[in-house]
Amino acid sequence: MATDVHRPVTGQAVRVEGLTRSFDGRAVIDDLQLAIGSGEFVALLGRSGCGKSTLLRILAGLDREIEGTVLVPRRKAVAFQAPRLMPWKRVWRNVLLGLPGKPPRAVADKALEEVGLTKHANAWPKTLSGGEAQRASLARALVREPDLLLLDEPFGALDALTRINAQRLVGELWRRRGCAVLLVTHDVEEAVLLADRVLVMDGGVIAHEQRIDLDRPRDLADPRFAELRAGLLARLGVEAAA
Ligand SMILES: Nc1ncnc2c1ncn2[C@@H]1O[C@H](COP(=O)(O)OP(=O)(O)OP(=O)(O)O)[C@@H](O)[C@H]1O
Repeated sequence: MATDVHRPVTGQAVRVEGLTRSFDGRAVIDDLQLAIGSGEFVALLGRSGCGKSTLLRILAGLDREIEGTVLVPRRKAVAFQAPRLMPWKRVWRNVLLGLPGKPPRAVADKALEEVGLTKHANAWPKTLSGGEAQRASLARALVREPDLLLLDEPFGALDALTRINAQRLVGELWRRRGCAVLLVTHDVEEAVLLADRVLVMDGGVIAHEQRIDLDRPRDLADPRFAELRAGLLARLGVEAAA
C-alpha cells in the first residue's frame, strides 16, 4: 500500500506524488503533489484541520498509513509546538535523546550553543521558560544534522516577544545550516518573514503557492511585504485590515 522511499533526488529535499491519507474512510490528504528544493525554506498555511500536521507527520516518517510516493532525505528532524522534553533528563541529555550510538556530550553542547542555551545545558526541563524549552527542542533537532527540518507550529505557544526572537533564530539556523525547512504555521506574517515559498493547503491538496521574492532580512514596513501578506490572507478567506 505505502510507497515510502527514503532517498532524495538531486536538488530536492522532498518529493511527494499522489499522496493520499484517509481517516475512517475520509481522505484528509487527497492526491497531493509537493516538491521542496534542497535548502529551500517553505511555509505551509491552511485552515485548522486541513491536514497540515498530518502531512508533516508523514514527511517525518511518523505516519506510514499512506498511498502514494514520499521521497525524503534520511537525515531529517522534527520539532513540534510542545517541546516534548523528558522531565527526568537534564537538558543536554534530552538533546541527545534517540540519537544512535553513544554521542559525546560535546555534540549536545555545540547544538545548545547554536540556540543560545549553553547556560542551561545542565538544567532540568521544568526550570526552562517556554522559549528556552522550545530552543532545547530545536537543539535536539539540530544534532541530527538534518537535510530537512520539519517544524510544526514551533512558535505557536510563545508570547509575542519570545516568538520574534525564536523566528529570528530559526532564520539564522536555516542560513547557517543550509538545510531545507518546512514550517507549519497559522501566522501569515511569520510565513512571509521567513519563507522562500508559502504554500496554502486546502481540500487535501496544495491549493496555492506564493513565492516570496523579498530580500532578507525582510522589512515588515515594505509595501510589497504587506501586499504578499494580504494576498495570502485573502487566499485563507480572511480580509486584511486596510
Ligand atoms: N489519528 C487520527 N485519527 C482520526 N482523524 C485524524 C487523526 N489525525 C488527524 N485526523 C483528522 O485529520 C484532519 C486533519 O488534521 P491535522 O491535525 O492534520 O490538521 P491541521 O491542519 O494540522 O490542523 P491545525 O491547524 O488545527 O493544527 C482533522 O479533521 C483531524 O481530525
